[in-house]
Amino acid sequence: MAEPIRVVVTGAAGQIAYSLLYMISKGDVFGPNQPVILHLLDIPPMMGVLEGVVMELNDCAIPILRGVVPTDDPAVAFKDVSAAFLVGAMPRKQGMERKDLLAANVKIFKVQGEALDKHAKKDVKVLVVGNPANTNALICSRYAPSIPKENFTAMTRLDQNRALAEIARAINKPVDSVKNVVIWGNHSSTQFPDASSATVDMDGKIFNVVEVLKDDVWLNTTFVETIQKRGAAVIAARKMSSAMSAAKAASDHMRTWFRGTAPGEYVSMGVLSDGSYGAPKDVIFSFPVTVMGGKWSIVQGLKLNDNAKAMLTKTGDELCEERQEALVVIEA
Ligand SMILES: NC(=O)c1ccc[n+]([C@@H]2O[C@H](COP(=O)([O-])OP(=O)(O)OC[C@H]3O[C@@H](n4cnc5c(N)ncnc54)[C@H](O)[C@@H]3O)[C@@H](O)[C@H]2O)c1
Ligand SMILES: O=C(O)C[C@H](O)C(=O)O
Repeated sequence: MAEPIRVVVTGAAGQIAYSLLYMISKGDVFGPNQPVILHLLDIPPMMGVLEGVVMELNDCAIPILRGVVPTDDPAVAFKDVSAAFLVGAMPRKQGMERKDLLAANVKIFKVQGEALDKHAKKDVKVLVVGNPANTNALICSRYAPSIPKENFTAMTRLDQNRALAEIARAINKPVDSVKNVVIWGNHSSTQFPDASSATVDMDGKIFNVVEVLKDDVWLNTTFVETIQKRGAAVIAARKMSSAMSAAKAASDHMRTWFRGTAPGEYVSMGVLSDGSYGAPKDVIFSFPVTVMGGKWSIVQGLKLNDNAKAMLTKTGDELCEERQEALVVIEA
């Protein structure tokens, strides 16, 4: 069996982590034959709760979980890690937009960027989940100059999973028969969930979702708005933000990054923009990507109509505004 890898989860005493830690421990992310040592970071007042989480992880008796390191010290948490799930941050409440969390959360990602820079492996793969995820990931990468910028990503896989589920329901097919829905831009209500290149496998034959569904009005209106506002709808119902589905998406994101995309398949990840599709440069923008050998590449050549281009401009503008605001908060 392989040597264990060290994996850090921040916000380890919180809601998302409670589901995510089990998924990582049982091999959903790095595979059933890859032992892991989990580093669990939270803040000092949560150390008692974290002790309970450690007890439960031990009580799961999972053979590939080779160690658990609970701590409130970033230097310990980030030491020699190969993968980092940055979950720890304040969640939004009903009536807030995710960017309203910037002032409260962005400094966390400065500190954690510095700690990654000093203590993590130089090829560490970093997934930012804590909101506003795209801008937090940008700030984190800026404070970790010795780690390549492409190793910092933000999570839009939850939006992708929501979109796949919504389309599968609309065409009455299993969710794994639908592929290549794209989430463009920010993990916010300006994101553009785009089904124009999505496909569905029907009895081994591949069809375009748009042609199967034959309902452009629904795809351009209700579908888009449902995905844009799904996080708020969960908060309104649960009085807490999504956790189980967020953990599943984080697990999916990191699994794809470590183990690759299937031929012909792409997934959405918030990655450093190179200006592809007219997106602004130097923001973390969600694009369709393929992954091979642990490296992502933006899928090129997808067609965007005028409406899609306008949607990308709107979400790109929001990311530029968030970047500006984050820099003001950090420098204050
Ligand atoms: N990108 C996405 O799709 C997505 C989906 C769901 C939730 N989120 C975001 O994820 C974050 C966490 O959500 P949750 O439901 O787990 O929240 P939660 O409040 O249940 O848990 C957050 C945990 O983070 C800890 N924490 C706070 N500051 C920390 C720090 N500096 N270092 C380490 N830990 C710290 C808290 O003590 C708490 O235990 C929120 O910002 C939420 O908005 C993102
Ligand atoms: O909506 C939120 O604030 C939580 C999360 O980002 C989500 O999409 O469910």
